[in-house]
Amino acid sequence: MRPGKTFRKHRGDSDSDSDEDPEEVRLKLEETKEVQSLRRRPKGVSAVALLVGEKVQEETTLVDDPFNINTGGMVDMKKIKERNKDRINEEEDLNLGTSFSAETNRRDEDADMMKYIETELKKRKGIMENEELKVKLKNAEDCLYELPESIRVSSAKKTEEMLSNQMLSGIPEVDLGIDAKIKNIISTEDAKARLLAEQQNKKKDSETSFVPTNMAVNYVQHNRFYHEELNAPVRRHKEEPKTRPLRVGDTEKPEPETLQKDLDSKLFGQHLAKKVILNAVSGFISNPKTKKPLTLSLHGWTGTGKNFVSKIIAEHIYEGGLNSDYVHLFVATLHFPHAGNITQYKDQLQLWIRGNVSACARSIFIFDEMDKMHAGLIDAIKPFLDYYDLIDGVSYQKAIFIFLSNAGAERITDIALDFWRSGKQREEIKLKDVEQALSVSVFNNKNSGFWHSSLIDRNLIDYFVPFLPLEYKHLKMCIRVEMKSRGYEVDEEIVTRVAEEMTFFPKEERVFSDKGCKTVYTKLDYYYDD
Ligand SMILES: Nc1ncnc2c1ncn2[C@@H]1O[C@H](COP(=O)(O)OP(=O)(O)OP(=O)(O)O)[C@@H](O)[C@H]1O
Repeated sequence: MRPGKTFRKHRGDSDSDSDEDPEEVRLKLEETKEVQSLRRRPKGVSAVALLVGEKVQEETTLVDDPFNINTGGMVDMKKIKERNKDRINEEEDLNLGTSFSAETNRRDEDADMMKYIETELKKRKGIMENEELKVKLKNAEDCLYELPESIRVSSAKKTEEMLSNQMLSGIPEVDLGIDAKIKNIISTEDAKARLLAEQQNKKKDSETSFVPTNMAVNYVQHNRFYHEELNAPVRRHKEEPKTRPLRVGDTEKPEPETLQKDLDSKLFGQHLAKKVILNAVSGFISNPKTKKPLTLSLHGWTGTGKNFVSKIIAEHIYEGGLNSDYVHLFVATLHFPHAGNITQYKDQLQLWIRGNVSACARSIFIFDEMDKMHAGLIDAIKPFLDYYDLIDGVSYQKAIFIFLSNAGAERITDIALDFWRSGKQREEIKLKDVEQALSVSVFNNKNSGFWHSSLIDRNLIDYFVPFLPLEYKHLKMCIRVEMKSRGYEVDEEIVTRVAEEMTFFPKEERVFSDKGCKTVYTKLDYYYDD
C-alpha cells in the first residue's frame, strides 16, 4: 500500500478484531439494539385499547382514523360505509330510547301491595323496624284507648274498584247501598217533573193572543202509559169540564139544539154551512157506531166564518173550546213552514194524532190553511180518516177532523153572484148547487194540497161545507155583535160608518166584502178609543 493515500479502514478488518472478546461483542450488539429500540418512534397507545383495557383490532382504530390520515395508505370505502350504517342504527336506537318509556305493566296498586308484602314478611321474620318498635311501645294508658279489631272502622280501606274510580274522578265513591240509590233516583225524577212543570207554566204565561194555547208547536204527547194526573204539570187555568162533557162512552150527549142556537145567533149569512154542520156534527155525535172519524172540509172567502164555526163546534163539545186539551189546532204556515222538513213533520203529526186519540177518542183536530199544506202531510193524515176499526190498536172512529181552506172560494163566489144577479135570494142557494162545483174546483186547484193528495179521490171527506161571501148587511150584523160584546149601546150611525169603510167586490156591483167580517173590529177601535 502506498504511503500518503488514506483509506478508510473497516474496523473489523483491523488487526485488533481478532483481539476482541466475542462475549464483549455480543454485549455491544445488544446494547446497540436496545439503543435502536429506544430511538424508534413509538406508535402510541390506542385510546380505545386504553378504555377497554385490552388489545383492540385494527377495525377499531378505523373509528378514529377512518380515512387513514394518521397512518396513510388506501382508504377502505366498504368499511367506511358499513361503519356509517352502524352509526345510523345507533342513533335511531338512541332516539327511540328517549322517546318511549318502557311498559312495565305495573299498576299503582302494585306499589302498595309490594309495601304490604315487605312489611308482612318482615313481621314473620320477626324483624321490626325501629320506628314500628317505637310505635308499638305503648304505656298502659294508651292501651285503654285501643279499640278491638272487630269494631274498628277502616276509612282507609281501598278496593281495586275504588282506586280505579279515584284515578278517574279524583273523588272516592262510597257505596251507600241499593236503598240509597233508589231514593236518589226517585228524588231526581221528582226534580225533573218539577222542572218540566215550571217550564210548562212559564210557556203558558208567555202566551200571546196570536197563538192559541193548544197549538201543537211543541208536540207534547199525552202519555198513555201512566196516569197523567200524577205527574201532570199544574195547569194555571185548569180546564173545567162541562157539566157533562162529551167523552167516549158517555150516555149524555150535547144537545143538538144548543148547537143550533149558537149557530143561529152567532153565524150570519151562512145558511148552507149552518145546515151542513148542524146535521153532520149532531148526527155524528149521536151515532154510537161510527165507521170512520167525521171529516169536514170548510171552504170559502176570507173572513166568512170558517174558524169561527170551528170554534163554535169545539165549544159545543168541550167546555174549554179551542183551549181544551182535546181540541188541537194546526196552522199550515205556522206549524209546518219548511217544505224540507216534511218527513219530520209527518212523523210528529202522526205521533201527535195517535197519542191524542189514544188519550181521548173524541179528539178534535182543526187544520187551518189546508190549501197551503204540503200534500205529503195531508197524505200522512189520510190513514186516520179511513174506515179502519183500529190502527196499531187505536180507534179513530170517534175523532173529528176539520179542514179549513180558501180553495174553491172563487167558485162559491161565482155561484152566489149568479144568484144575486138573477135577483134571487142567497138563501135560495141549495147545497147541491155548490157542493159538486166545490169538490171539483178544489180537486182541480193545482195550488191546493188537496189536489195533490188523494183525500178527495178516496172519498175521505164527509162534507164539503161552503161559506158564502158576506154582504154589506152581514158586516153590519158583525159590528153590532162586537159593540155589544164590548159593552156599548149599539150606535147605528157608527155601524153604518164602519160598514161603509169596508171594500167590496166585484168592482161594478160592489156586493161582497173582500175581507168578510175580519177587519171590522179594528175599524171599530177608531170610534171607541178607550
Ligand atoms: N159569518 C159570520 N158570522 C158572524 N161572524 C163572522 C162571520 N164571519 C166572520 N165572522 C167574524 O169574523 C172573525 C173572523 O172570521 P174567521 O176567522 O172565522 O174567518 P175565516 O173564514 O176563517 O177567514 P180565513 O179564511 O182568512 O181564515 C170571526 O172571529 C167572527 O167574529
